[in-house]
Amino acid sequence: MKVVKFGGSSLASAQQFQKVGKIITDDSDRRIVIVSAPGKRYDDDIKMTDLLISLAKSVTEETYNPRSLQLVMDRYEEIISELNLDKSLVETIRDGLIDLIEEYQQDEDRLMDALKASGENNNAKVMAAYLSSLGMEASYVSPKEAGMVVTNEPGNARILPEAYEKIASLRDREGILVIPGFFGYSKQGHIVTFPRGGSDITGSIIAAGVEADEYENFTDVDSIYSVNPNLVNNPREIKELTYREMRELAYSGFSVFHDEALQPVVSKGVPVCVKNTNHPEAPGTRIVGSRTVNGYPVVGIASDKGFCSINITKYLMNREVGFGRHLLEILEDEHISYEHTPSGIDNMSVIVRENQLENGNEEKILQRIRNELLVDDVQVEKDLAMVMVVGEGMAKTVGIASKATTALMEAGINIKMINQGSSEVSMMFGVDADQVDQAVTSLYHAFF
Ligand SMILES: Nc1ncnc2c1ncn2[C@@H]1O[C@H](COP(=O)(O)OP(=O)(O)O)[C@@H](O)[C@H]1O
Ligand SMILES: N[C@@H](CC(=O)OP(=O)(O)O)C(=O)O
Repeated sequence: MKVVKFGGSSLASAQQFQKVGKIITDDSDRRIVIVSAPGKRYDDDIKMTDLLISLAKSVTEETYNPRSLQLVMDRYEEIISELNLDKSLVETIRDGLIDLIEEYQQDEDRLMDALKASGENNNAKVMAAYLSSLGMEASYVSPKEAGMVVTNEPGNARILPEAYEKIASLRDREGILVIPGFFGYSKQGHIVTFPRGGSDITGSIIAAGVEADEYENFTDVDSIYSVNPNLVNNPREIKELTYREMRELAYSGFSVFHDEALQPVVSKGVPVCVKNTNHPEAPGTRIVGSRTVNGYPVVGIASDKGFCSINITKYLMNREVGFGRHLLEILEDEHISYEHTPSGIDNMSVIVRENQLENGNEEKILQRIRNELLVDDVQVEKDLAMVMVVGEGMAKTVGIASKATTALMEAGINIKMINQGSSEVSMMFGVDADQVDQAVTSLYHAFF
């Protein structure tokens, strides 16, 4: 049995639905289908999820007018009418959205989650109707019925371990099951969404729960490439990746697969295959537990912006028992998660996502560091980007760091920090955000 996830780009129009219908018909193992909300039809189109976010904001900010709802409805109306599906589905979707707005209008966070989730929820209903119209035995299964029990934090759901028992029973159901991605239900009965891009996470959880033979993730590229294809023309296609390589690359900017979607499949050893809805004959990229390293020690180079570094200096820091713990405790108190902590004898840096220091908490944190840790200096360095060089073959290859730093030097890029984890599957370089694309391109050409 295969669990198959279709991303927003695969479901952006009636024409895309038809490609999906064919893909499902072509392989009888494709029994559980996870859908995203309709994505972009062209470059400056707006994703359904973003239309729904605007709709939710308009209700909370009391600027709501029926036009914002109609923008959402236009997308479904177009798909439903071009697929010749029963028009009553349009009214069911509209009534459902109006009910959600009425039910949650006093609760900003829950309204946002309920409307965001409706993008995938309604699309799953349309997909089930479409597959049935093709003569398949297909049914819509809500995440509640599927057993997707999650934590209760709006926009940041995590699956609860007990969910897996109920999910496993989906194996015994007849026909094709169409499940909306991107959200689950908390024990308190609320709709809770995963972070953006989270339909990949739903697919992975369901694939692990039913112990699928494969989790196929359909998107709009033939494979995962060694570098973001928007930065380099014709980049190298990756045939096979390990879970940990993918986790590092996804975390660092390969948006094609969500980094939080690795853990569930890893736990059950379900292989993932990333494939193209527009070209399903292409073999795609397989993500598996282990692979033979052939030729290239590095498999991919990824980058992400939006970081800053809290740089702390204190003479004899190395002798001070508990310094690091106390520093991280301050961040914990202020609800800040950190990404990396490169350190020296008398200095330590903590890299955090810049958006966490918004809303005036930056000065408060710096004051606490000064007062409680009596540091010599503390500064925040902003507009940083992280570049990650990843590959299972790196650990056994001499000279990776030298090759990377030479490439960056030749491109005139100032390296702000270097970090290599103990697994040696990745090496990270901190650079100025405005030099990051150049850094990635020069590293790509050095390694491939
Ligand atoms: N290394 C990479 N390989 C392939 N695609 C990548 C990579 N890095 C970023 N991408 C981008 O990811 C996109 C697919 O992800 P996404 O837009 O989330 O698709 P979907 O709509 O299927 O969920 C590609 O179109 C491409 O622009
Ligand atoms: N629709 C949601 C969830 C998702 O996974 O979408 P996509 O498959 O288009 O990345 C979002 O835009 O975040």
